[in-house]
Amino acid sequence: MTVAVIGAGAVGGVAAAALAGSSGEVTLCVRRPIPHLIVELQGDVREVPARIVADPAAVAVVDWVLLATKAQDTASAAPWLDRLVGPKTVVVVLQNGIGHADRVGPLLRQGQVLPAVVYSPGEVVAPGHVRSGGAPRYIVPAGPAGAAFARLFEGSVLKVEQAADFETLSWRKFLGNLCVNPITALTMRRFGIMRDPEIRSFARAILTEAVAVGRAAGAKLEAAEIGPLLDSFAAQDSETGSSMLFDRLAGRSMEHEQLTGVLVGLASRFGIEVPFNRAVLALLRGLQDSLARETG
Ligand SMILES: NC(=O)C1=CN([C@@H]2O[C@H](COP(=O)(O)OP(=O)(O)OC[C@H]3O[C@@H](n4cnc5c(N)ncnc54)[C@H](OP(=O)(O)O)[C@@H]3O)[C@@H](O)[C@H]2O)C=CC1
Ligand SMILES: CC(C)(CO)C(=O)C(=O)O
Repeated sequence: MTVAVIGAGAVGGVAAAALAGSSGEVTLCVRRPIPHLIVELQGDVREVPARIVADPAAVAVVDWVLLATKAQDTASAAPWLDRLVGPKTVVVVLQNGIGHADRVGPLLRQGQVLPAVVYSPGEVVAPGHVRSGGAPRYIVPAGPAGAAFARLFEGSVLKVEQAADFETLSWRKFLGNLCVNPITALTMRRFGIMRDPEIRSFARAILTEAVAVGRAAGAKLEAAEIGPLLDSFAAQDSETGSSMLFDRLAGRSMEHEQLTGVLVGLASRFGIEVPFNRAVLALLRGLQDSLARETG
């Protein structure tokens, strides 16, 4: 099997490391050249045996493409997709948020999209050096493509689950990202802040709105799952961070439009009031403007 991973960051780096140990040939498609990729994963630190390429002209059609850029960078991956995707290629979207197929489908002339829910906390600690913060796991829709994707990682440290109700599970992951990503980015704090009682109330308000929108969209979510979700964040290592926090710290563009922005858009469509999420979105937009001004 031939695999190309677009984006050698926290998620793409771990995927490549897992695959390089278990599967065939892996190509890493990067926009800024790196001499090598080092991944720290479950106590093991190793250089990933992959071909690293920064020019789309240097790649050809593969069996699998793992798209692991931030959602806001999806369109910039088009030149890679043009070269890598043939009629039988499956493009697995390793991104947070919902509506993966709507985001990536229009960029493809052939092949098919397989959306994935990604549980793979990690951080780029230096260019070309990724530190994974836990046992990586993906969820994909049950079906032939999902089953073939799960086989690709068989025997590796990365577990792939197949779900009949992928929609609900992608909303469940979305809930977490709607609260912990903005809260950590806005406060510049890691997960330890999720133990603060005032922050917990704020997160509950964000999630109560989000559950109502998710249910209107067809996800089988319950208000009763908010408490356990907040407990799970509070129980995590205080030093775990979110991908949005890391983008803020690096002065990069953040994923807020594809997370809170999408939720607020859906709420408007369904006529559901989401004042907490609207406020979060306004703050993140303001923050993004400031970051853009600071970095020129
Ligand atoms: N980090 C985490 O803990 C988790 C993240 N996620 C989600 O996974 C997705 C990926 O996140 P994450 O890995 O953290 O992001 P990172 O920012 O760590 O990595 C994304 C990588 O994509 C690269 N990139 C962007 N555009 C292109 C392009 N056109 N061609 C090639 N490379 C490109 C970036 O390059 P450059 O270095 O130049 O910016 C960067 O190296 C996001 O949707 C995120 O929300 C999900 C679960 C956990
Ligand atoms: C917060 C986390 C690690 C999920 O728990 C995540 O998905 C992200 O950092 O974007």
